[in-house]
Amino acid sequence: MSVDAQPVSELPDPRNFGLPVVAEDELPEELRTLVARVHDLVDAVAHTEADTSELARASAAVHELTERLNVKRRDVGAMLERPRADGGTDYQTLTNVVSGVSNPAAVPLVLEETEDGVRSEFTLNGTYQGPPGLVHGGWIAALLDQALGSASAAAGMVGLTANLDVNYRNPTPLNAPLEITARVTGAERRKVHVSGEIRHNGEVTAEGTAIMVRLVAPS
Ligand SMILES: CCCCCCCCCCCCCCCC(=O)SCCNC(=O)CCNC(=O)[C@H](O)C(C)(C)COP(=O)(O)OP(=O)(O)OC[C@H]1O[C@@H](n2cnc3c(N)ncnc32)[C@H](O)[C@@H]1OP(=O)(O)O
Repeated sequence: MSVDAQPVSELPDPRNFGLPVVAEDELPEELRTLVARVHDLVDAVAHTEADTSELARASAAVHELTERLNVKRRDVGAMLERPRADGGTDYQTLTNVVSGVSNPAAVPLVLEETEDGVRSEFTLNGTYQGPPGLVHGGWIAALLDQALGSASAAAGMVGLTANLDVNYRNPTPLNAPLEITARVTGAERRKVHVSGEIRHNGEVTAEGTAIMVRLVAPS
């Protein structure tokens, strides 16, 4: 099996797929701050033991805020465009649930390119809980899927996940530093084979492999 990678600068332009594109410098700092605060709000709501009158006040305030923000909504599928250090262009789904910069539900997972793939350090708060004190297995799969897809994209091969296999080797703790790594291991025709791991204190807690099928731009 050989890796047939293209330069990253040849990533498909989302406009060719009919997707709206937002330049990174057009994204207001105020939106980033709002996203971070709502991210913290979700954790606060999940864990609050405030009294009923406080809960009622908070509920009314959040309802009012939701109505205000819904007055002007972005299209589903909007992509964020950012320049790369090497002169190319990077794209990311703005509201991606794992890593989207405008999604308060996102981790957010900020993946950096390494010599052989992508890597990130991150911590998951109680919002991502499955078993008591541990990260939900579905979110572990989502994190791996995102890293595996990003490793494929970083190698110039953007695709959709056709198959994802996850092995849970050890419990993944909440509120503790975690590391995720992923890389391309091979490619044939439109199939890209990728593998990755999540580690805590250097020990693998979960590992995954996937087949990404490369996107073909509409002609
Ligand atoms: C717009 C761009 C801007 C840039 C943007 C940058 C963003 C950069 C970061 C991205 C990071 C995202 C990370 C999250 C990634 C997801 O979450 S993707 C969402 C979940 N996945 C899906 O929704 C996919 C749903 N499935 C499908 O749409 C279609 O089945 C697929 C996967 C596109 C394949 O369909 P197809 O195009 O018709 O391909 P097909 O000809 O059937 O198969 C092609 C090859 O793949 C193989 N194959 C197909 N399915 C399978 C399978 N399940 N198992 C094994 N092999 C399979 C076939 O056997 C065939 O192999 P060969 O014959 O070449 O040996």
